[in-house]
Amino acid sequence: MSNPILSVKSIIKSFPRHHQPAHVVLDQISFTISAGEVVGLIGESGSGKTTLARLIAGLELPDSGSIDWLDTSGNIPHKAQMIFQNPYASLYRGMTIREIIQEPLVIQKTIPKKNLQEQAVRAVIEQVKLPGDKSFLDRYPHQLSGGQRQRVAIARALIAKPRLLIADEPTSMLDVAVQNDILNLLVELNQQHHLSILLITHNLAVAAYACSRIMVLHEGRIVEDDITANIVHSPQHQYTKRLVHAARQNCQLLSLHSAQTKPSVN
Ligand SMILES: Nc1ncnc2c1ncn2[C@@H]1O[C@H](COP(=O)(O)OP(=O)(O)OP(=O)(O)O)[C@@H](O)[C@H]1O
Repeated sequence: MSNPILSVKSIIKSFPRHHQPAHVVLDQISFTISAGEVVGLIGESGSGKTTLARLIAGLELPDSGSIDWLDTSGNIPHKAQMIFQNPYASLYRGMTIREIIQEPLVIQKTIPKKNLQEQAVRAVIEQVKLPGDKSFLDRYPHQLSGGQRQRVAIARALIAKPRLLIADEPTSMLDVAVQNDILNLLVELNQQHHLSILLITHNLAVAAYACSRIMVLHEGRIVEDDITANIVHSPQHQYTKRLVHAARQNCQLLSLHSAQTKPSVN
């Protein structure tokens, strides 16, 4: 694999429970992510996807195992940045769009000069395809649509120049039409800016669309980790087979429905 940036080795993570043994959420998780990869992490609700993301982002500590950033060139304070599924909750309501996007620079003190901060804001606003005019940047989150808010969240992550963007179910709370736009934006950021992305989803179709490689998390373990074509066309693990089967059935239902509702041509 070319130029790995992140190495996760033998991670175990558990949470304590009242009067019961600790709940082992992640058990012996190991993988690497290379520069410029878009890797999908797929698994059912409660399988530990967000916990794994929080460990990589440094928001939680593992019980054991290691998370290492490789080949670090330069002093990059935040190696991973996360965006969350709910853009309504993840943006602070009392701050303008400009303040929200600038915040990582203010916290990190990487660009102290105000005019350079403004330049950096405009650069990332352009990358996420939002209007860069003053009236937009002076708005508050409640004045934006769900898709625009998610773009702001992505811009705020990008301004910190992360080595890895962790997108935790970034489309699942958005309208169907907007979901595709956000997925396409992530794909574009990867292709044009070589951004490495870990895309967390419970939706195989979403992972297959955007990711070159997919890891399948089931009952705390990565049961399959392969290029997307292999996962989709020749799944090995029983759980992956079920996911693929369900996704195919959904597609068939959709095409059956469109065939039935096709207007007759006279
Ligand atoms: N801070 C915590 N304390 C106790 N248990 C936790 C904590 N965080 C997560 N868990 C438990 O760990 C398990 C995995 O949760 P996690 O949120 O990582 O799953 P997930 O795959 O992201 O689920 P979803 O798709 O529903 O977001 C769940 O059973 C959850 O209740």
